[in-house]
Amino acid sequence: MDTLLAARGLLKDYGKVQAVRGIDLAVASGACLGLLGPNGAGKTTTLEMLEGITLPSGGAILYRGEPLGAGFRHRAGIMFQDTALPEHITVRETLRMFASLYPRTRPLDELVERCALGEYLDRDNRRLSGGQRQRMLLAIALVNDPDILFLDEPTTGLDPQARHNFWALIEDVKAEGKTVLLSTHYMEEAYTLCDEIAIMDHGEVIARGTPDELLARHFSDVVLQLPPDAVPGGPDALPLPARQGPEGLEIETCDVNAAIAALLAAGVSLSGLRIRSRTLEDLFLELTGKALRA
Ligand SMILES: Nc1ncnc2c1ncn2[C@@H]1O[C@H](COP(=O)(O)OP(=O)(O)OP(=O)(O)O)[C@@H](O)[C@H]1O
Repeated sequence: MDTLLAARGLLKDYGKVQAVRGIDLAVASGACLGLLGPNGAGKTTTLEMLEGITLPSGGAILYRGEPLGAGFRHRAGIMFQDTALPEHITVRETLRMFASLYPRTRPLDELVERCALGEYLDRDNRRLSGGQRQRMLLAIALVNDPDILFLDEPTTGLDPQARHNFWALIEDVKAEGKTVLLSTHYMEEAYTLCDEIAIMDHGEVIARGTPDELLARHFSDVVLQLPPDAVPGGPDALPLPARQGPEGLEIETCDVNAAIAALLAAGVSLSGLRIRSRTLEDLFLELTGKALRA
């Protein structure tokens, strides 16, 4: 597939802070690329350079093989991390206002339906819930019918249901063939939406690939989980190396039969035992020694 947007050796320094330290990225037309990483990894700075709103300290960005030009803003839709919506005006008035900024726009009725805003058109922006607000910001980002959509942590702060609803909207946007760049620190979000993931830490891309490729490349084992209170003595009382995970005692093993036999032989109760596959969260922990979410 054609590369729509590419970055080579992208750098950004803020004084002594090296926010982005020379990253290469290529986003295929129609694909969704996720930048996954903890707070301060450099995701927003990278997105802002790719959006053309922050000047890189070094490196190059090409859109359809050409440097970003003045016309790029008409081809891009941006949902910033913290956008203040204008107050004392309604959803309808806000959408009309943003539409007036572009020569080519998407029909507003269709946008309203797409982003499930029909019930709120006459509501003041101040009265929108978190999920409604994010849908409104998505509608604004889509108002110019962009080819490429940038979403900077679009579901941070939403409850799980609102987050899942938002993901469904992004799936629809992807189904239209639009290219999406997304930053997130939710590994489930990246796993659900992204065709390819770049894991960032300290301004660098430390791993890149499809979610399944990344997991297959780094792990051949599974994790046995025992409830937190299954073993009174904690991980040290088990016959196998184990650690205290967020949801209980965790044992990593490539041989489930042998691990279970060893636990039974040691008299460990297996009630409540679960077996889970490795996740991007595990991968991040493995690569950096720290959890993705602080
Ligand atoms: N305008 C700025 N001036 C100085 N330092 C900045 C500026 N913007 C970002 N930084 C620093 O650059 C680094 C990367 O920040 P950035 O916001 O890109 O990370 P992030 O991965 O998007 O984090 P978050 O998940 O919290 O949004 C951080 O150390 C941050 O403090």
